[in-house]
Amino acid sequence: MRSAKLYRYELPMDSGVILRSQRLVTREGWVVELRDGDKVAFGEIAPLPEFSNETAAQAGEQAQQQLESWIASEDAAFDLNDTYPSVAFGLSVAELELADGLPAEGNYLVAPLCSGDPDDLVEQLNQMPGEKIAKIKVGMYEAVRDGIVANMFIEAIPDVKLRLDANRKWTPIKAQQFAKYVKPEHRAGIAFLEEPCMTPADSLAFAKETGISIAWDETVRDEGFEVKAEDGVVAIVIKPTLVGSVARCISLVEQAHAVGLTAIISSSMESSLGLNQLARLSQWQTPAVIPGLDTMQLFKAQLESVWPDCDLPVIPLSALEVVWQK
Ligand SMILES: O=C(O)CCC(=O)C1=CC=C[C@@H](O)[C@@H]1C(=O)O
Ligand SMILES: [Mg+2]
Repeated sequence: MRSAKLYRYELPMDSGVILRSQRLVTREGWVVELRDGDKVAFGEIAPLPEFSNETAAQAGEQAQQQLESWIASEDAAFDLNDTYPSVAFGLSVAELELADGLPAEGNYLVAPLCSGDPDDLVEQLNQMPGEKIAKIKVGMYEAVRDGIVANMFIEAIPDVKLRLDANRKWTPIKAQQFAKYVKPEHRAGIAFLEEPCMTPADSLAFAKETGISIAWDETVRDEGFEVKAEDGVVAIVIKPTLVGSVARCISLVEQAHAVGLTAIISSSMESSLGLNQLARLSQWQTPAVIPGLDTMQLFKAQLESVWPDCDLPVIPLSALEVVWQK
């Protein structure tokens, strides 16, 4: 016997969280609860403003329609072919969990995300055991400054592997200005630079000219994207909330591995509930890779499940508004 609920959540964010052009004051989304007999499972549906094409309201409405059909059947699976990516991800992860298909163990090693003071990150990396990987946003200030900061990290921590992310902000000239300040012998300290330029073609040319490896993130979501081996490209970033169902994410991981690319499961600023499921997906599908999940620090509260070593207050699902149930 099936039953389901849809909860609505709003979580306060840390004051400094800026998406492409706007401050994100509260994170809004939905949690779906599926029950079948004595089994229960959850999934989070949280379109990310300025990154998702759907709004939270549109996703909530579509989730409700899907749940109506799910409830009406005894054993039919969700039909996620024409759903928004955030809805496809949240429903498919809940469905998988209900079928005991999502292993419990998570990959909680994170690539620390630096959006503030670089000195804090140097300190954190120096204390990090094992592989020293960090993610730094670039493209927000002067390209020259970004080059100097990257160079400084690589000089200060010789075995560091930086993941840089320019989110397509640079013109080819700006990207060159950045590269000029990273000494050629230091370029191997950059694991990859995500989406340096406004177009994939310019990013590929940048990789070829500078010897700095790049990774696709936005490009993975472009119409007609195909996973292939290209000179200078070493990784693809998979953000399930923006990409779609668990099956689609796994297919991307498999295609990446087949052509020798690293696949990195990454957050779209889900709450701790969704983030824990991403850590489990990452451990299951990309166990040897550090995922891009260091986004709990951007929140002021957790939702239902606790993220390891996070002291933020936890809001239980029972405190949320149930907007639909059957
Ligand atoms: O990839 C990571 O390590 C963390 C996630 C992350 O950096 C982002 C998530 C969602 C939106 C953006 O603000 C940002 C990104 O640009 O990739
Ligand atoms: Mg990015």
